[in-house]
Amino acid sequence: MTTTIIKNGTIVTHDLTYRADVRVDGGKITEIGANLSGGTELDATGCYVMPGGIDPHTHLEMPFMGTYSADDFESGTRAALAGGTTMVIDFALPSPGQGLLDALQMWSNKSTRAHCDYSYHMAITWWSQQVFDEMKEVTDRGITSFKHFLAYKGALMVNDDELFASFRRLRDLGGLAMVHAENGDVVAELSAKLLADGNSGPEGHAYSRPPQVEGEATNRAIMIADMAGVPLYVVHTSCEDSHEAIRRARQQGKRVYGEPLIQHLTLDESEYFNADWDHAARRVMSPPFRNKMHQDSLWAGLSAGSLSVVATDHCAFTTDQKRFGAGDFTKIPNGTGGLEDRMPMLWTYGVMTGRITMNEFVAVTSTNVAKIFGMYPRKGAISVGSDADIVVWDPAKSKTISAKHQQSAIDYNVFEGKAVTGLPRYTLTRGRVAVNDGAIIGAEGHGEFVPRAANGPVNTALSAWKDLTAPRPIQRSGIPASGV
Ligand SMILES: NC(=O)NCCC(=O)O
Ligand SMILES: [Zn+2]
Ligand SMILES: [Zn+2]
Repeated sequence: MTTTIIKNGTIVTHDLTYRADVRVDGGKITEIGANLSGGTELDATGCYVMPGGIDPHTHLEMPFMGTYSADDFESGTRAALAGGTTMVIDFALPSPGQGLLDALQMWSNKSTRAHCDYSYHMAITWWSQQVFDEMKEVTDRGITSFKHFLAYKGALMVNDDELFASFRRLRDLGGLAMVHAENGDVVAELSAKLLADGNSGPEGHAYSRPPQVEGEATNRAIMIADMAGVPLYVVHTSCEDSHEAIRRARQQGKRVYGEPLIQHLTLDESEYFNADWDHAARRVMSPPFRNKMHQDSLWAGLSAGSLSVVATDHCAFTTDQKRFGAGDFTKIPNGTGGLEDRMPMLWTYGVMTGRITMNEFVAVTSTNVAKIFGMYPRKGAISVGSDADIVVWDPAKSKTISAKHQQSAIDYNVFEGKAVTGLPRYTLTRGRVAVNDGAIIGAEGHGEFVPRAANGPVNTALSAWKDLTAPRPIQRSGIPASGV
């Protein structure tokens, strides 16, 4: 069994900052204390020793809009490790009519190449007795979060009756409901009108998905989750309209989580007005980038705690793939990359500017993810017994982001030219050193599936409250005779 000692660093967790060494044996953290010795030493002088990042929102090798996203589990998890992320949660996406277990098998075949640990969310893209039945088996296998698309009409979108049925099923299974919140009917109408009026360029994509369509769908999903009595996680929260709905719900005691992306926090809508078609099309994603007011709202949500997690929605397409939409923005594959850049970008634009603390950085990139998705403290923690998914973070190390040096398979980077300070000196995945001072030492297939628990404390509390406050018939001494 290999023993590694991380020496002379400062441990930063979601709630503590302190000096200590960390011993790693057999992929687990086995001791935390002063002056540890007796193994291969990694020098963390001047560095922060933090739980490795967990990206809860990726689409690796995903069939979408007539093609496949270009990063698979090999290049995607290699990119993750390079940026200090040690686990991803990808989406198993049944095509309409396909069984959930069948889709799960397809994703399990793809993920055998992963360099770091992974899990899946299941997507509910259609509704039937088979889907209802298979949700139980999926949950029993440790896949306890289920995503629903309120957008992509005619493809992945589900209607409100299907959403309600699925949310009720999830309440009974102790799962977590997730939504992509955009009103797909309105987006479809706006897109058709824009195209008819000659708006065919990538900027048409942004015009077709204004913040209002996201705000409406977020409010609707929150209401339906509340009626069903299930916790709700809103993916890629991009604007104040959606954040406001989440903030209000949380203040009312509802169990709702919001997930901004690093792209929405740091890139704005002006990208779509670039005169270069490729530049604009490469940044087409749903929801689109917003203006500075919305960005400020997202940053405020992270420091106030009304938004819980920062993800990437990594769904990378090459320039050639983006060109499928030349002449019709609705055919540009939706999605951008970010796996390698999430942690350095958030550190640079969040911690270094004082928008969030180091501990909040750990919370939103790792610990909150582990807690919300039922795998804490195995993941998301620097504590004895936890998996040794660790990033030794050098706050003095800097680089300029460039596609030339990235791990991702695509030919550009939406953060191209951004100077970042704060990078991994070492990244450990279950004790294995995968990044050593900038050198990536990948091990294809090292990654393992991480099953997650259902019926967490939030489910239990919410169900108890819903049972206590459920409508009940009033007991009366008698019923009056009918008036007819
Ligand atoms: N976000 C995006 O544009 N592409 C990935 C699929 C999704 O999450 O909606
Ligand atoms: Zn989405
Ligand atoms: Zn997504």
